[in-house]
Amino acid sequence: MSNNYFNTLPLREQLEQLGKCRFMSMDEFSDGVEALKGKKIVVIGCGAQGLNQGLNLRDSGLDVSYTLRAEAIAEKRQSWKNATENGFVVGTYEELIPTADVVLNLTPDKQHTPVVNAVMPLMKEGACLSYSHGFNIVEEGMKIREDLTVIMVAPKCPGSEVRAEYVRGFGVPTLIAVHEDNDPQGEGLALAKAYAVGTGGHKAGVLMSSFIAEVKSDLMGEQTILCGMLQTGSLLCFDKMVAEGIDAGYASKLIQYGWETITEALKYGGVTNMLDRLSNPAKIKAFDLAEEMKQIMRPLYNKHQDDIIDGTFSRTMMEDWANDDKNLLGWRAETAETAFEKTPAGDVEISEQEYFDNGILMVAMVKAGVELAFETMTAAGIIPDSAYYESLHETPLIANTIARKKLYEMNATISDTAEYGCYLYNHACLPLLADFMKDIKTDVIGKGLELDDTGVDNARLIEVNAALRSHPVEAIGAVLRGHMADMKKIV
Ligand SMILES: NC(=O)C1=CN([C@@H]2O[C@H](COP(=O)(O)OP(=O)(O)OC[C@H]3O[C@@H](n4cnc5c(N)ncnc54)[C@H](OP(=O)(O)O)[C@@H]3O)[C@@H](O)[C@H]2O)C=CC1
Ligand SMILES: CC(=O)[C@](C)(O)C(=O)O
Ligand SMILES: [Mg+2]
Ligand SMILES: [Mg+2]
Repeated sequence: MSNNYFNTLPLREQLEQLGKCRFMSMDEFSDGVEALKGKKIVVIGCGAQGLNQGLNLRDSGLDVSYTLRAEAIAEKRQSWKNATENGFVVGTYEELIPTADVVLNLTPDKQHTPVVNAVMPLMKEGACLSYSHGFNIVEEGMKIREDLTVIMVAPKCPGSEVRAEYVRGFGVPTLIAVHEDNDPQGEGLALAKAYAVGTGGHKAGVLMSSFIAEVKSDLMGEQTILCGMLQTGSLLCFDKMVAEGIDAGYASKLIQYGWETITEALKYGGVTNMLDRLSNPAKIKAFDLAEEMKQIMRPLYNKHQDDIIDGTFSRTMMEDWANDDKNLLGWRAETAETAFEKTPAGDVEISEQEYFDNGILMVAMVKAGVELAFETMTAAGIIPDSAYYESLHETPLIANTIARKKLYEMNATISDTAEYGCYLYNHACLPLLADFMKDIKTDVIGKGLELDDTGVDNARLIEVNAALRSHPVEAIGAVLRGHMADMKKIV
């Protein structure tokens, strides 16, 4: 049985770890990848993060090879193809782990306990074990051999985007941490910094965090706004449009590409800019809808955060792992059968502006979800910088995956913990919004307001604009987007 590490800590220590978060300045990365130069990096697993991080690290001049479980090599599975077709050396644990200076564990979190138990005895004295998510250490209380250094380098985005941004000459925001119980030589931070440089993360912003702050914020973001809200929103908006007589192909397209289009505005200028893309009456409408949804959904966001903090979420998910993923697989099959998933996007032209004008409810859902996730995380002690990355910043990156192949693609690209949490949220949120959806008509989803007169009350517009601009997610967003723009200019 696993032990929740977080729950063993005294409150004082829990609060300190949750609040660990420091935005690192560019000059802290002046040593580049030096600390990893000439070291042998062996990646376990070659999936979403494994392949893409490995490609970036190799292009940064580092020595990268892959180790896979024996069956994956014997059966030439996709992970074997990913590595060999990209020219990497692939070997078994016995062949490669004893030679490694740094082992990157990029297998699914569900597998971490058996994987780490298998590789740990093979690791060199004094080597380093790295994770891209703190689940195994924090939620399962995995104990690592005392001579080993344990670090975390967690890109705040899907693996595909880790590579895409690097190829564009940039990177994605990344959280790094050193597990304080395992830093015998005091070299953890230098290794984590060099690794973040190798993936390109330092060009987008690196937060010096803790395993605990990463886990408790990552799980919250992915199950609520990032994946859960987009799934629930897709299903509700599609069914409503079809019920109201909108062409199903049009409805399917408006949603599949709509999230990506409207959250592009979010990426550039936050919630304020996303709502500024609407006409004045539509903006006020979106604002009111979002306020109403925030009130309805707040208890659900609180429940998700509470269950994540006290370990209820990880315990119940691990029960499902032990039960052959019965819930996960059932929910996955159910998602595949939804009308939205099964209806291909129609061959209709939708202009960029039309996605906003006819998707007022979608804009409102994104606003409500981003703000609720941010408010809930910060109320639980997560620092605003981290909460911003896990809510507003990452939403467009997840929306991109839906544009590629709908909910299937999103759920296939994200991690196993994210997929489980997404369905969990969706199941609770659909009935919660049922009454609210009864009053929804095509003026806010599908057709737009179609007003002859777009006049609004001055006082009300001033009030709405002020509320939008003064939300705390906008304040930290302006600062962090400013850093990103500055760094983009440097590279
Ligand atoms: N998905 C994402 O975008 C993100 C993931 N992360 C974190 O990155 C880590 C990796 O997740 P992700 O990239 O989604 O994982 P994937 O599911 O995409 O990849 C898993 C890889 O691990 C291998 N694998 C699976 N089971 C085992 C096992 N029992 N033993 C050995 N190898 C195994 C698979 O190969 P095969 O089955 O062929 O053996 C595959 O190559 C996780 O900690 C996750 O939280 C962090 C940020 C985002
Ligand atoms: C993509 C990402 O950052 C997630 C959502 O945390 C994940 O896939 O686990
Ligand atoms: Mg994440
Ligand atoms: Mg995650």
